[in-house]
Amino acid sequence: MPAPPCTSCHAARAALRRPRSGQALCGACFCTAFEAEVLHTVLAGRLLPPGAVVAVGASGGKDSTVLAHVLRELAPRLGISLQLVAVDEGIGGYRDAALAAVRRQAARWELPLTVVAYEDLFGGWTMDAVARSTAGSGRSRSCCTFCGVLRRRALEEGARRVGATHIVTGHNADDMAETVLMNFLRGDAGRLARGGGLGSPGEGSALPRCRPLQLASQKEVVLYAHFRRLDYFSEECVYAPEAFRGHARDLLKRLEAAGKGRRGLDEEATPGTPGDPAQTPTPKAVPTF
Ligand SMILES: Nc1ncnc2c1ncn2[C@@H]1O[C@H](COP(=O)(O)OP(=O)(O)OP(=O)(O)O)[C@@H](O)[C@H]1O
Repeated sequence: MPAPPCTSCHAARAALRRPRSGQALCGACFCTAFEAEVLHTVLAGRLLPPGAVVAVGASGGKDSTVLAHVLRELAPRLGISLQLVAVDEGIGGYRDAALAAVRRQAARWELPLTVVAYEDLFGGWTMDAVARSTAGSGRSRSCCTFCGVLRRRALEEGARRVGATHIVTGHNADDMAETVLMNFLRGDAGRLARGGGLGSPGEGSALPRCRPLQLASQKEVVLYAHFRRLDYFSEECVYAPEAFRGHARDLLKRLEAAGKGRRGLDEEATPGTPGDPAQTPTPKAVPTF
């Protein structure tokens, strides 16, 4: 059965059905809509004022790649300038390849790139060294917990070095749902109470931070990367399997599948529409008509 016409331009054939709205769009109209939604998030939330020097936390992964690309498209309208800041955590066999992707992006998009390394910032400690020192120690926290704290500080330092006024990261709606669930499961009422906004205004001496993709689903981030033919790094960190976040992600997937089954409204299971909603899309695997 041929794909239906795009419901926006009515000229091209639709290439996807939007997971949330069910709207059938061609790739070009989907990307335009996605960019307009990020613009709306930034403007409505007053996240990045005109004149802002924005440090994009660039990991080489799909989310920060899409974020950098979209903000580069929107920069003239927002009146902002961009700097890519990448943190080298010192994770052998992982970060070097991811940094290579960031370097390619910086060159292709002509954006300045600064790399800051844990080893330089934290007295010679790399994430591999932290992992070795915590292995078998019986500590309940995985090394991802340490890494999260160190990366936050490293990103702040990198942003300051380039004269940034704001920091943005690529967290999407799925990441935020996982964070809420993790805080809930840990009974962390303080974090749950603080975590509702699109970012933090920059308490104390910290720079303001925000997450312009926070309202975009992971599926749509992957679709945007596909239609814009973005080059990104899609392997998981070698330490990710031990992270508590993985449990929250699995639980959310199962809850989502169960919810869709109950409603009997699984629009995405319709033949010829995007893939199984229970699956987090494999990076670069693209559901189309
Ligand atoms: N090494 C890094 N250097 C700079 N920024 C980073 C780095 N790692 C993560 N970030 C920032 O934090 C965000 C969340 O990262 P995290 O690894 O938790 O999630 P992710 O969904 O895998 O993101 P991505 O697809 O962008 O790698 C990223 O989108 C990016 O903006």
